Amino acid sequence: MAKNTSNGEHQITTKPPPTPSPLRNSKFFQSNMRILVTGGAGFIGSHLVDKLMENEKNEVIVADNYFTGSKDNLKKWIGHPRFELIRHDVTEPLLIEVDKIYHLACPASPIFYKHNPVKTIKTNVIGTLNMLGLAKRVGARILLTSTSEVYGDPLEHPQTESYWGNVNPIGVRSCYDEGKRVAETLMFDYHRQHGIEIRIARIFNTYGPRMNIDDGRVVSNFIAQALRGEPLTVQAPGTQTRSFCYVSDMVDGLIRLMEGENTGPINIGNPGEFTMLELAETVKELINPEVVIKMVDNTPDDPRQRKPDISKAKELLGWEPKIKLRDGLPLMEEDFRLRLGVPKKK
Ligand SMILES: NC(=O)c1ccc[n+]([C@@H]2O[C@H](COP(=O)([O-])OP(=O)(O)OC[C@H]3O[C@@H](n4cnc5c(N)ncnc54)[C@H](O)[C@@H]3O)[C@@H](O)[C@H]2O)c1
Ligand SMILES: O=C(O)[C@H]1O[C@H](OP(=O)(O)OP(=O)(O)OC[C@H]2O[C@@H](n3ccc(=O)[nH]c3=O)[C@H](O)[C@@H]2O)[C@H](O)[C@@H](O)[C@@H]1O
Repeated sequence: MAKNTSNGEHQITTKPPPTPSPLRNSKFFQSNMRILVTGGAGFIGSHLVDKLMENEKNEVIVADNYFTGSKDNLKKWIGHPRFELIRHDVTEPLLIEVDKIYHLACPASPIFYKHNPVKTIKTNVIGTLNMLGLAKRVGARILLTSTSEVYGDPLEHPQTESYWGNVNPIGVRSCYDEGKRVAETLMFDYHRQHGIEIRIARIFNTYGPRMNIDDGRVVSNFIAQALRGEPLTVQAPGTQTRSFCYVSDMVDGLIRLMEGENTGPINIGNPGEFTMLELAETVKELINPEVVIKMVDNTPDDPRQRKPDISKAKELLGWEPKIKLRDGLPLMEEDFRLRLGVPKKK
């Protein structure tokens, strides 16, 4: 809502949030918290569902089109009375009644988001519009999983939330980077214009069990390659850096953000920074010292460095990651061994 103040300045104020169903205000109406997780059949989404389901007061509804996710990730919840799974594409409207929305639906690995870039940008833009429309109708709080890719190839290091980024608007990664930037814009416009309660997490590279084995992201690639005895493919020059967060830390950060009072955007990631060569050396040492490291071509617009400044998450959410890369990699190795059928040598 725009207002003119007495000194003539144009001031933006935020509308109060819309009210949910009148029934929910009745003292005779008791019900669980109904939580929608879009993209809940994917890697982070399914771990988030596990955590939310631990609370007996939560009912969890997953909406997923299974593009990169799978029912397998949720098999322990299928049939549970507090759980519901809907095959749904977020580019179509979804008419349900919920109290909170974790909006994760979007392919995250570069090989998948570049596979059908038009669909990726539709998912980010139309999908987020649809979920905001749902939030507006039912008065739900909505959390968007944005990304460190909104900083593009960052010229500021480490990245703070106030940095506006260095993003190529017409490159092969733009469907994802710019898509998420528009999604963040939509979130704030719905917040200011319609009073929707929003939360934005800027997630930095997250890894852990249940990542697709042929996901294409670097940690899953190196672990699968090490277990198959194949060369670890470091994309040139290998000096580019990333900061890797274990999935249970990520889920904890997302829930704290949803439950707290801050809209964000807030960086959620592990500030431990590694070059891709260092990551390959670590995987080799921990999992298979016999494999070789092979330099291969890189893809366009690969960010050269990335490390979150997490001061805001520490201060506003009381959150910081607990699991170091060296402790998280063996947990992921265990899961990949099971799925690939490669037992550990005695
Ligand atoms: N894992 C990371 O390192 C990372 C980093 C930054 C941001 N994120 C964000 O976190 C979210 C989850 O990432 P992830 O790593 O679990 O990826 P993922 O690919 O495992 O999960 C994404 C899920 O969304 C579903 N999906 C995709 N398009 C959809 C659509 N149009 N309608 C409904 N469902 C759809 C997929 O089937 C999948 O289950 C994504 O929004 C991603 O952008 C992840
Ligand atoms: O954290 C984020 O915000 C984003 O990170 C990822 O992007 P990216 O960091 O490029 O992810 P990877 O594909 O895992 O690549 C990381 C680095 O490893 C390198 N790499 C990748 C794969 C490989 O086999 N070898 C290799 O050296 C890439 O060149 C890149 O420099 C994905 O885009 C999203 O999951 C997420 O939104």
